Amino acid sequence: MERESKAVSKGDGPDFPAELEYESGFGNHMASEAIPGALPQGQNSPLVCPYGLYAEQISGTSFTAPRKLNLRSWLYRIKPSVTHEPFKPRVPGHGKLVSEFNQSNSSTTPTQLRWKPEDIPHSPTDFIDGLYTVCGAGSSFLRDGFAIHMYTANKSMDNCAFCNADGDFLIVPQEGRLWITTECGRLQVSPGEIAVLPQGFRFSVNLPDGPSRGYVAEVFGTHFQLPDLGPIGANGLAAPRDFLVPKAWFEESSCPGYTIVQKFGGELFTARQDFSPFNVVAWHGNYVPYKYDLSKFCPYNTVLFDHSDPSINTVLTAPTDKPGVALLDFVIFPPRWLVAEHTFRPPYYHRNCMTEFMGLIHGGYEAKADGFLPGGASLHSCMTPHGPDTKTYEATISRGNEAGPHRITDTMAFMFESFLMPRICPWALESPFMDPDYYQCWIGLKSHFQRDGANEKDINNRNGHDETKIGAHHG
Ligand SMILES: O=C(O)Cc1cc(O)ccc1O
Ligand SMILES: [Fe+2]
Repeated sequence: MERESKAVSKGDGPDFPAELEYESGFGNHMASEAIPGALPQGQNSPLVCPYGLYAEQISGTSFTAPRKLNLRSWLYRIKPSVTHEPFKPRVPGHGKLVSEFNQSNSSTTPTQLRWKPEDIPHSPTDFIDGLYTVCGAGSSFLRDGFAIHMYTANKSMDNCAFCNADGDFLIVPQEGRLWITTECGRLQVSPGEIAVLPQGFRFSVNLPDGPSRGYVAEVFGTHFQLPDLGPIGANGLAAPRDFLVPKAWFEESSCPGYTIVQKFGGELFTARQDFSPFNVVAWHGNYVPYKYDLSKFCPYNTVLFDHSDPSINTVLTAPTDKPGVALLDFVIFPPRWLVAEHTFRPPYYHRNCMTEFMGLIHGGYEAKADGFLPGGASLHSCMTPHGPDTKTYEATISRGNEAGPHRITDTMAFMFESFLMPRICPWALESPFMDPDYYQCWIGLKSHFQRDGANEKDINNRNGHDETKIGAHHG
């Protein structure tokens, strides 16, 4: 049972305690009771549940999914979710959410794209109204695909909850904390942390700090998993125990005119009920919302030479049926030591058969000296060339041979990487925040080619040889 520390009320929205307690672990079967004895013992559906609660199952996979993939939870609640009036199209409609990408709602381009951070609106805008799709591929109707959204908002959701029937949300706040009430309990999520709200869970987002901005990856037809670690071994990267799951928490109040906003095929529908959906007194299962603090990530990387592929920093992956091919990987570029000899340390120039959407939570990004700002974004689609900007390349080369460790600090960039080719929404392409001059950051890259190899010798000789420097460190 959750012990409440003293309640704090910051900004608008209901009180949350100063600090919440959580269950811990990824993919575990968990059980949580806000009132001792509220969970039925030995069965899921007793004729009468403890305290007269209703039993309700929420499934994240088909009933017959293999056991190791099967996700479901049992919620014991004051009234069941079904107690509501019929769904109606939401008026006013939203219009900027897409869950199947086709020629009528999106277009495609292989050009490198970059956006400056969107302004946070002045008019009252909650998480739902502030959410807009940037790009994606596939279809929630066909249960295969992804969408990338962003949000800017300034006010808490009021007397309403959001429910996404299309897919799972992986939310990356960049500015402003999110206090998220879910049917399993409450999560406090700060920039630098992420939250996953799986398909179907009702949740409500409060903004204790007001102005908020962030990114959302949505996956259709699959769920996020921890990546395999291969030769890294049994430990490293994101540890299962650092994933935090809410403890059961409920409110009993009657809430006249409470609205459930259901995202279904990218469209929003509303239904009225007269009670809070956060009325789950106890739950058990392995289908749950969770959060993760990115500073807990234990990076592995180069210790001798060359630049590792970014997959080494995968936090979570939403797999396809093809081994090693992700519908969507969530990868981070955290503060870390760079240790390498005779190596170009920033990201290499490349063309990738996968598509890379990047965001920046704070600080700078190692491949871009200018123009990629916290809250901004970039999109390098499948086989679109990209890499360090001219300034980064020239600065790296002019530093010469860097041996030994260098710590990258004050940074947290991330990438959503997908094997699907994205289509881009018109409002993203026409946005005043899109940077039409992005390509210029590479136009200045000049030829350093010299047939006699003189410049290579010069660069390698500058600052001495790696071996000498390392030798000096170790006597
Ligand atoms: O394009 C990017 O900046 C992301 C990226 C980083 C890296 O270190 C290697 C490859 C890669 O795509
Ligand atoms: Fe890349």
